[in-house]
Amino acid sequence: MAGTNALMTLENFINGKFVPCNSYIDSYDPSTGEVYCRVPNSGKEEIEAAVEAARAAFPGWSARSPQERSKVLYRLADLLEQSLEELAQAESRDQGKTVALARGVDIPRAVQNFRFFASSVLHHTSACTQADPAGCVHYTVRAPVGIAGLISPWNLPLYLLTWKVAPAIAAGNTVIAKPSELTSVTAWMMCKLLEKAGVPPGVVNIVFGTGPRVGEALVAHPEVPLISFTGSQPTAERIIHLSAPHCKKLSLELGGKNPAIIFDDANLEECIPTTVKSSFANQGEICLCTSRIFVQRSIYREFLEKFVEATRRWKVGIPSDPLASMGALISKAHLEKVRSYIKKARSEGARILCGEGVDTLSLPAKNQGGYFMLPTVITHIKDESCCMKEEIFGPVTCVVPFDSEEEVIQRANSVKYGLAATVWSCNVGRVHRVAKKLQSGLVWTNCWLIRELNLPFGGMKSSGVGREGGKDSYEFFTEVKTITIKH
Ligand SMILES: NC(=O)C1=CN([C@@H]2O[C@H](COP(=O)(O)OP(=O)(O)OC[C@H]3O[C@@H](n4cnc5c(N)ncnc54)[C@H](O)[C@@H]3O)[C@@H](O)[C@H]2O)C=CC1
Ligand SMILES: N/C(=C\C=C\C(=O)O)C(=O)O
Repeated sequence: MAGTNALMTLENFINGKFVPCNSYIDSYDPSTGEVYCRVPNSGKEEIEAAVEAARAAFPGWSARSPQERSKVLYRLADLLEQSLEELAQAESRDQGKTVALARGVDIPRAVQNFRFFASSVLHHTSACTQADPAGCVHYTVRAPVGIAGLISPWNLPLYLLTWKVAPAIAAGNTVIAKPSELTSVTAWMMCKLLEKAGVPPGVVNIVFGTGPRVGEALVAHPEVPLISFTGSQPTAERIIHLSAPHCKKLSLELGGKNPAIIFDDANLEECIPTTVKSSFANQGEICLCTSRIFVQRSIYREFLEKFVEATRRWKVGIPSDPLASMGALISKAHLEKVRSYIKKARSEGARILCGEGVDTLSLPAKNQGGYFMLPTVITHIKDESCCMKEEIFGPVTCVVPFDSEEEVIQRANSVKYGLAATVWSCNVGRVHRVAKKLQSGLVWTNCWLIRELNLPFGGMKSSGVGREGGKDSYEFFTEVKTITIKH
């Protein structure tokens, strides 16, 4: 880091060294709206340097045994854990989320990502078939793909970056990662730990900058055969287009318009606080957040009353406030976009029961320019409204009634996305039936966001291509070869 006008200035990390850049982008503290950091505005030149480093490091790293690589990942996890508080403070400042969330979820999960893949890489087996009449044995071997291009978003910065870096390097690839230009700080902090963890130069390269400039240079590079991306659907389309001439391997984890389906036998004591959390956690900026709540008509009024009451208790505050459940949204542009959906709903005749435009938010003077808004509940809205169809990615949720099981399944499935759903009912048969019929890569019943890293994670329809998780990540980050031996 070079000190300039008291602004923190990040540098790219290429071939084991911090490297300054010719130009920089301002990065804002979402809780004040002030510039506090400068992020390299990298481009093709930096990608070329990173590719050269990753190419040179690949033979040595890929030749190591999974056991040797695993030890390095465990060491990195320990080092991240030792820096937990510092990383949590930094993540909160950079992203706007509460320190409590970063401390309790984001950073521990980044640590867990390295530990999980350090362990799981030791336990993969390959297939073998004996073909007696042909006098053959067939078996498969897997090898790392090469240089992995990893592009991550701003909502869960270190959590989602490490969800890609850990399995990629565990499998023997070298990587070039590009975090979001809006939230680059914790990735840069992690770079400082790599050497001590024993990650050889060139195995992990992190290049900062914008999507159209450095992101596209990475995606289009012919020597990067694989791209793992988490972010928006329009960006995914661009990535598919740019990688098509090279037939790259793609893993695309995209957005959602996630339904919660609440039947009249649901345990509301558990359902209401969990659905408030699933709607508004991390300011509603998680692809898994609930944004369409379907409630069976007989309990609709009771649910709504209790849900609005619980939403009003979901405190918005400055990120360091230990009592705050929600901090600031990521950017001014994003705040305006989220607000525009509420305005649209209002113009369509929908009712805003609490939050934006209804309740008052009080903030300290120094945070008046921050990107805060109250969690907002919308009702009397049609399924065809853009608020019920498009990903808002903010603290806004719509609540509507339904009558029958068949009807709600059809309505829940009526959007282009298919990422995560929740189903609330005490009827075991119904829970299984509904879960099976939902077009959704993940279905949580009577809970939300309980993660099992070993199992497939990802969405259907416009929510993505491919799955990540223990075996799925291993298969994505390796190429399989079938070998036949005639004996
Ligand atoms: N996980 C998710 O589902 C996420 C969804 N979103 C959705 O996307 C909307 C827009 O947010 P953005 O930050 O603009 O998301 P985005 O999809 O543009 O950004 C995600 C990452 O992709 C990079 N990127 C952008 N354009 C690129 C390009 N042409 N080539 C290569 N990389 C590129 C960005 O720099 C960032 O690192 C949000 O309002 C939200 O609805 C955003 C972030 C995460
Ligand atoms: N991919 C996202 C969230 C993942 C959460 C998890 O793996 O537990 C996202 O919000 O983009």
